[in-house]
Amino acid sequence: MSEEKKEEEYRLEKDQELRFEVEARATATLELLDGMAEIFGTELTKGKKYLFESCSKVAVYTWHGCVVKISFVTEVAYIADGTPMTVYVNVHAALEQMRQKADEERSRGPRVMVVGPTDVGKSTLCRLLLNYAARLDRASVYVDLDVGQGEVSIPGTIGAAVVERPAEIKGYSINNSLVFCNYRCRAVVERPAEIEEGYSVNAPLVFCNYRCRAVVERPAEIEEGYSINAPLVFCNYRCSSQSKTCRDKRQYKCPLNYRCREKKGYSINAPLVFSVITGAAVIVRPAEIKGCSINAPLVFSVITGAAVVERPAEIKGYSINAPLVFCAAVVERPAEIEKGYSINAPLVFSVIIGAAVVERPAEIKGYSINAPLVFSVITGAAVVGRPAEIKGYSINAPLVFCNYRCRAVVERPAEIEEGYSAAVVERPAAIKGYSINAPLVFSVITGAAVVERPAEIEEGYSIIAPLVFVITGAAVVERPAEIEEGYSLNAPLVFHYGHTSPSSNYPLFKMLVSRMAECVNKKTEKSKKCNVSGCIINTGGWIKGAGYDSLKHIAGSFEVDVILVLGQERLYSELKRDMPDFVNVILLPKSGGVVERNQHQRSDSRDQRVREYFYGPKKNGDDSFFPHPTEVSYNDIKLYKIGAPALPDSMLPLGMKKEDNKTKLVPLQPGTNILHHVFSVSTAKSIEDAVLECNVYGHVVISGIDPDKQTATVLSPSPEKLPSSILLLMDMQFMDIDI
Ligand SMILES: Nc1ncnc2c1ncn2[C@@H]1O[C@H](COP(=O)(O)OP(=O)(O)OP(=O)(O)O)[C@@H](O)[C@H]1O
Repeated sequence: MSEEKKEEEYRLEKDQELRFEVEARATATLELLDGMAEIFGTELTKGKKYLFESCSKVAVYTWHGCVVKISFVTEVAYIADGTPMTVYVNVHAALEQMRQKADEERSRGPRVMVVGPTDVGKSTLCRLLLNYAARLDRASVYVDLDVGQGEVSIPGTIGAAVVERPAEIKGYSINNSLVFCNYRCRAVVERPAEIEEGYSVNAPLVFCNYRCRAVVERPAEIEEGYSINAPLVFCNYRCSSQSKTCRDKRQYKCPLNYRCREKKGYSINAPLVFSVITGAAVIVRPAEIKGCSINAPLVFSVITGAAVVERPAEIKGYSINAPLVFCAAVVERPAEIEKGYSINAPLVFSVIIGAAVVERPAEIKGYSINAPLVFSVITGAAVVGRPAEIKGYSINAPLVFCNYRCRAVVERPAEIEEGYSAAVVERPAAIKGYSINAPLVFSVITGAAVVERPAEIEEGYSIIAPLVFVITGAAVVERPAEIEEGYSLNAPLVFHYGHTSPSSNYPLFKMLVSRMAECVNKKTEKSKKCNVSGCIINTGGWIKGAGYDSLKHIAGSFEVDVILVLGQERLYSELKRDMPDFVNVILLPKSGGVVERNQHQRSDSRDQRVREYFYGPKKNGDDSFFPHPTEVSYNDIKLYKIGAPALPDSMLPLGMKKEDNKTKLVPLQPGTNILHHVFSVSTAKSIEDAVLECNVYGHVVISGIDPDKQTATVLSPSPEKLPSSILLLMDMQFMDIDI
């Protein structure tokens, strides 16, 4: 975009909302200058710049007043007074009361279904409720049944994920979220959800996987100064900043070494993220850094603990700041910049400081600590939160975090002289079968432990690369959705549907809804936290005729007890009439900010989602991932579509109904008819399995065929061999013009 960006400051009074849309092929940068604000339930960090990509539609809301600056080329930006946020937060408060009651009575938390016509803000309300719940340390199951614009995976699928962390604004992963498709699905590729057992949590990104393997396969390169136990993160991090390098070396050799070598003097047991976890790093290999004195993570805990004390939550018990961390560190042992850092706290600390320095030039003693990289990653909410302003430091750290560390401090201080933290050894996490080799914080992250000892937990979780977890937003653990990228999701459970409207194959849609409800029940039976936290179910805008019938089917399958109807009284009164008495049907106003999209825009947004699945969200204008084209023999893949053409009644075999055809598996021959179609990679081992009821590893595109060689070119998010040979056709197509 050649047009110059202009900068504008907006002062918002309490309960006002700044709404803006980013033009096509443009970006906008948002910065909170003063006060507190949130975007769809995720709080903004003061001084941090958030980049919004083309066509983003954003609402910055403030409960207390704030000043924000936007640099953009924009068509629309205005401050709105009348928002339904108070109503929405009251809904949240009511749901929270139900969760508390469920907690006390050991019963099930609220199952909430959000319904309404298209473009009334259903997904946004789900996000808000999930974020607010996550900020209260809940772990709600997000079930996304909107096959047209779903958020858990690409369009044409239905998915569910546990949201334990508020969506980040950008940056963690990371999981996110709505990064999500990409990450999650790739994660899924290597280790699909184990439906019977509950979810299989892999580590959402391919990256994670890489890292994971890295840990095992590619230990430190000491000569170079780096000891990389978890290159992944590292790789990821650098990758994203040097995507060109990545592209040149498409197959994973990428930037890892190359980049690592650039900086000597660090001993990094686990890159960035690692630092966050710190515990592991310390344990595995004490820092050998020039000038770094790394004691133990606990200091961290102490610090964060204090934070909690000092600044208790203002919003429903949240204390989103842990200002002391930095203060304490700085006070007790200021950084020795010439030598490198001298740090009393874990690596995280150093990372944090480093990042801070990068992001926001020092205000005190040369440091300006904003929401350090890692920190943000881990704390997520913190970043969002309310930057502490103590002694000039602006620090964010979510409450949960503080708590964890707090407890750690109390229960088991680090025994530095003895080596590292007996804690690690002596205090395996006692969380439902998790065996965690690291301090509590660690357990939150659930990670590095895995590096050394992959967990196989009773709960059915398989935790591979905790680190990733951290980096990736740890959606699974405790983080609300990301603002720019969406949710941070760990190994969502995704089912193939194949179309972008439920009406295209209603019998299949119904079947999948029932199957998803079964899986969610299994998950909540196994996890008390999820059970108490309840479910938030997003639906599509199909509400008339069979669409209305589908809403009743969803409500029945999930046994919902609350239905939130957005913006349509007729639907409200119909549901009120038809639902059993114990179901609370509530009519909510639609926000005036919700943007209506025409068919063309909807289709663009779907294409965008698919592209994002393969290339990841844009970071500073660059793709964060790239897909891998591989050639596979026709013999190694079995292609199917779901649904055979309808037969006249007279030709139906005895006992068969017309609808049965709709859920039939029809084999396909490779040919031009399948070119550029997206396929779901089923977890079914053979067609004797109930293929339709199996979830999917992820998605690939058949981007070319060679009838002479009898091979197809498959574009996949992972360079690995396809995890399964059964591929299911989707309506969606994707032309990879970047390859
Ligand atoms: N208060 C707001 N201000 C500005 N934009 C908003 C606001 N609320 C929602 N939006 C934007 O409006 C668009 C539509 O909202 P959303 O996706 O939540 O609607 P929906 O009802 O779920 O749509 P669908 O028909 O796909 O189900 C989204 O891009 C969202 O970011």
